[in-house]
Amino acid sequence: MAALEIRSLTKSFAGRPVLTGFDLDVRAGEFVAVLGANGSGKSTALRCVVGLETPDAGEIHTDGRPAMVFQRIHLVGRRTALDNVCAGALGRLPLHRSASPLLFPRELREEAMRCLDRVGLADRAGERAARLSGGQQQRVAIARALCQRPRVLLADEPVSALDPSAADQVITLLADLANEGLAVAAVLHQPQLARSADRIVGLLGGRVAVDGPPEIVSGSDVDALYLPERAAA
Ligand SMILES: Nc1ncnc2c1ncn2[C@@H]1O[C@H](COP(=O)(O)OP(=O)(O)OP(=O)(O)O)[C@@H](O)[C@H]1O
Repeated sequence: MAALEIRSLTKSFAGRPVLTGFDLDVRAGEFVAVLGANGSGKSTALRCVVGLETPDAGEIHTDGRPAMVFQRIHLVGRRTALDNVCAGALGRLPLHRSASPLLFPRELREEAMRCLDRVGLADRAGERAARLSGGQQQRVAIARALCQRPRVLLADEPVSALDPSAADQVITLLADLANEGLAVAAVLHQPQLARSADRIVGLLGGRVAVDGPPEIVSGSDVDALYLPERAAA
C-alpha cells in the first residue's frame, strides 16, 4: 500500500466542481511533483489530505499524520529557528510539557536540532526566524514539518516565493528526504523543477491528465496542462 493513497476525490465549491475524480498514490521513498494551471485544484487536493478541506466524496489514506508546508511560510518571526522547529511537535506533546515555548523539553530541543541539521541550518538555530532569508525560512518550515515525524510530507508551492538558487536547494532537499524514505508530494508552478521529481502528475479538469516519470512526460504533455481552453474546461 502506498504511503498516500487518494481515490476518486471530488470537491465542489458553491456548485462548481474543482476535483472530479482525482487519484494519486505516493509511495514511501517517492517524490511526486503535482502540476496544473491556476485553479486546477492542486491546493484543494492537498488541503483535503490534511483536513483543511472536506472532500465531497472519495477516499484518502495516509501512513500516519501527514505534515504540510506552504508557499507562505508562517514562522514566528521573533522566535528562534529552533523554537519554530520545536513548535512542530506541539501536536504530539502532552500539554504540561509544552505549555510554554520556554519549557520545550531538552529531548525535543535535541530532536529539533537534528531536524534543523537535516535541512542544513544547524548553525542558524539561535537566529530569529525573521532574520533568515526566504529560502532559509522555508527550510526551517520543512524542519518544523519533520519534527512532526511524518511519513508523508506535502508541500504546496514551496518554492514559488524563492529565487532560483533557493528554490533549487528546497527541491533538492525534498528529493533527498524522499530518498531517505519519506513520501513527498509537492505542488509546483515550475515545470522544469518538476523534472527533479520521481514522477510528474498533472491535473486538468479536476483529475489526473498526466502521470509518469520525467523521462516519459514530454514538454508538450506539460504544456497541454496550461492551455487556457483546456484548463478552463
Ligand atoms: N474555500 C474555497 N471556497 C471557494 N472556492 C474555493 C475555495 N478554495 C478554492 N476555491 C476555488 O477552487 C478552485 C481551485 O483552487 P485551488 O487553490 O485548489 O487551485 P490550484 O490549482 O491550487 O491553483 P493555484 O495554482 O492558483 O494555487 C479555484 O477556482 C478557487 O478559487
